[in-house]
Amino acid sequence: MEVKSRAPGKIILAGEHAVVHGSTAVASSIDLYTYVSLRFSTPSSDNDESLRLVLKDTGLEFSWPISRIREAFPESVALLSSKPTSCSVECTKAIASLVEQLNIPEAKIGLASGVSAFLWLYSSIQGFKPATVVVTSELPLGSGLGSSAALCVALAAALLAVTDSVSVDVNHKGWHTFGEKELDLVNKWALEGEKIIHGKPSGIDNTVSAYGNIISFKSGNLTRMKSNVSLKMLITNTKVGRNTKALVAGVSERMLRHPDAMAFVFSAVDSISKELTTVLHSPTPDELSVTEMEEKVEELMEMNQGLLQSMGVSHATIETVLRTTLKYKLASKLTGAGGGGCVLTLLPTLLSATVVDKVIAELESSGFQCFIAGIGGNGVEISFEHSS
Ligand SMILES: Nc1ncnc2c1ncn2[C@@H]1O[C@H](COP(=O)(O)OP(=O)(O)OP(=O)(O)O)[C@@H](O)[C@H]1O
Ligand SMILES: C[C@@](O)(CCO)CC(=O)[O-]
Ligand SMILES: [Mg+2]
Repeated sequence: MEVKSRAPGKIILAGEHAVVHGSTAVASSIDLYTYVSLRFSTPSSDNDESLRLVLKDTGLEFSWPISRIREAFPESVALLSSKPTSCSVECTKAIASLVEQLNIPEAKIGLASGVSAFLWLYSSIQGFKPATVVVTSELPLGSGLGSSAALCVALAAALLAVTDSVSVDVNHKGWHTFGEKELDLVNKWALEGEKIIHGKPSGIDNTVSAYGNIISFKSGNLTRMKSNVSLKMLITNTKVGRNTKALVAGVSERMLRHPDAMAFVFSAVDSISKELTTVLHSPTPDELSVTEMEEKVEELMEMNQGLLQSMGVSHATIETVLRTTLKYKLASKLTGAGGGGCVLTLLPTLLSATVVDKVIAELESSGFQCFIAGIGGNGVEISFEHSS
């Protein structure tokens, strides 16, 4: 049997970085997914005594003899599936040595953290069973669209789906969602994976990937929003690579240097996210109020972007996107950790298709990549394939 899972990426409409320091943030899932396939080895298959990880997006494959995994982790690690647990200092060292031996090329060294998260989730949830795990993604990696969280959520879902800790119907055909209790467990394990990749995640990325839709999030508590509005967002990928862990650490250092000023910045972001939550909740019966709502969202996005600049997480390419879209009177803000990565631009309902085409053409002529993703869809899903 093959277990498949898919978990969506996300955009943050307001509140990134400040959410790590306790402010409210608002995020939405997008219809771009990371897929995980899990197949246990059968005694007759070639790799029956190893754990294989195939990362299709980067063209890399890794394999560990199960005996090496057993040596690295205490037996007790394999009994954790129902108890999401943080990787201990000893396990972190053991994982680092397993990953070092892979000799990942320098240009792809960012993958080391994703592989480490995989090793922790796999051994804690499935123990020491030989298997092949294949990962593919429609998301650009390390670009602010939550690729790390989608990876952790999809891994946790596929790994948990075949344990006694969750009850799922393996005979169900096609993609289906988990129950609430199961989703909660998937989300908690995914956060443990994110801790390995991000250092200090707020948990918003894995939560929106697990539950889907639009969520308002503060200090680990989520409010699921039944939004009455459909926002259309242009996503521009500056293609400048960045690393969320380093950017989050940079904001924390700035906070230590200027605690009073940064407290005001975080508090202003909190107010913006709360206001956005209210705006997205209000009923919008006619075209006029849709326009008014969009104008409010635009203004809140602009204010949030200014505060992100003061946190030090903008980038020259992000500023180029802001200047370009402003020429067409469109509001933009970075999304995710910033420092490059992706920028959101609200496309108002009444904006003509000609203007949309023009702004996209101008952004693409600067070397950026533009796309429009559907927002607010389902969270993580699983599917079982039985070989005939
Ligand atoms: N499909 C994938 N294959 C392999 N590794 C992945 C994949 N998706 C994510 N990763 C891991 O996650 C890392 C990127 O995580 P990072 O948090 O820096 O960016 P992001 O999650 O895309 O953006 P943000 O956190 O701002 O939303 C990669 O370097 C890699 O270690
Ligand atoms: C930058 C950050 O706020 C969002 C990354 O998508 C980090 C986090 O919340 O974990
Ligand atoms: Mg991330």
